[in-house]
Amino acid sequence: MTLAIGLTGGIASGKSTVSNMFKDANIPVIDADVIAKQVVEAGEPAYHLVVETFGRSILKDDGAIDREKLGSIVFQNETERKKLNGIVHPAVRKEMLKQKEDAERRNEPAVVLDIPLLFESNLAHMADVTVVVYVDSQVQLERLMNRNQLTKQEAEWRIQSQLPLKDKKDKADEVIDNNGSLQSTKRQFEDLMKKWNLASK
Ligand SMILES: CC(C)(COP(=O)(O)OP(=O)(O)OC[C@H]1O[C@@H](n2cnc3c(N)ncnc32)[C@H](O)[C@@H]1O)[C@@H](O)C(=O)NCCC(=O)NCCS
Ligand SMILES: Nc1ncnc2c1ncn2[C@@H]1O[C@H](COP(=O)(O)OP(=O)(O)OP(=O)(O)O)[C@@H](O)[C@H]1O
Repeated sequence: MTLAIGLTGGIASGKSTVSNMFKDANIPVIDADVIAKQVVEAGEPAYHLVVETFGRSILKDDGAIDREKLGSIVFQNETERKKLNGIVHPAVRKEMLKQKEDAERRNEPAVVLDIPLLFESNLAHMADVTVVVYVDSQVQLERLMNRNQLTKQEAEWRIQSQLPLKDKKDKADEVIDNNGSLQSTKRQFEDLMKKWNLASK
């Protein structure tokens, strides 16, 4: 049986940092952010719907979607965000399910479903166990502003577009606290791998 591990967190809480630990341990990772980028590449069905909905002003000169521009529209406006989610999420869900089934067919011991909106989009049923990468709100704000070069207001809009991390912490089966050093996060990851009997695989 393939253990489906639902990995989530808040924006900039350290989800990619932890998903890289799974990859280093040879556990395949299905990344919703990567798939969400692929399904809106020029020529894909969702691309045309995004352009129809948001207009050609969100395109770069080469015709690709300007993600920064689209982000600045949807992260401060719930109505617009819901429109984008309605276009992108069904295509992402379908592809994730396909890749999960591929991993099961290959008899992988485990597969990680890396989904930032795991709880917001009611996708927890896809996973056998859920893990949230948690940080305090001040740490989250600082890391997001630094990583994306955002103002405090822009970073707050992005954080507020998601379920509060402390609510995700209550919903998850397991919590990795990423407030401290990377070594501390790695130790918690290794403890979980032992718990799931995946340590040496
Ligand atoms: C708005 C877009 C164009 C901005 O692109 P950008 O390259 O700047 O960011 P990226 O896609 O890498 O996302 C970064 C993080 O933002 C957060 N985020 C992204 N989309 C959303 C959303 N609709 N609601 C809340 N948080 C979101 C997630 O934590 C994600 O990890 C892009 O995020 C997008 O298309 N979002 C809609 C699809 C979606 O929900 N993706 C998330 C996983 S399915
Ligand atoms: N324990 C840590 N100590 C210091 N910095 C960290 C730690 N963990 C992650 N970071 C940094 O915080 C930022 C966010 O981490 P990461 O990109 O892994 O988050 P994420 O949850 O995947 O974000 P998103 O969902 O927005 O893509 C990065 O710049 C990363 O280098």
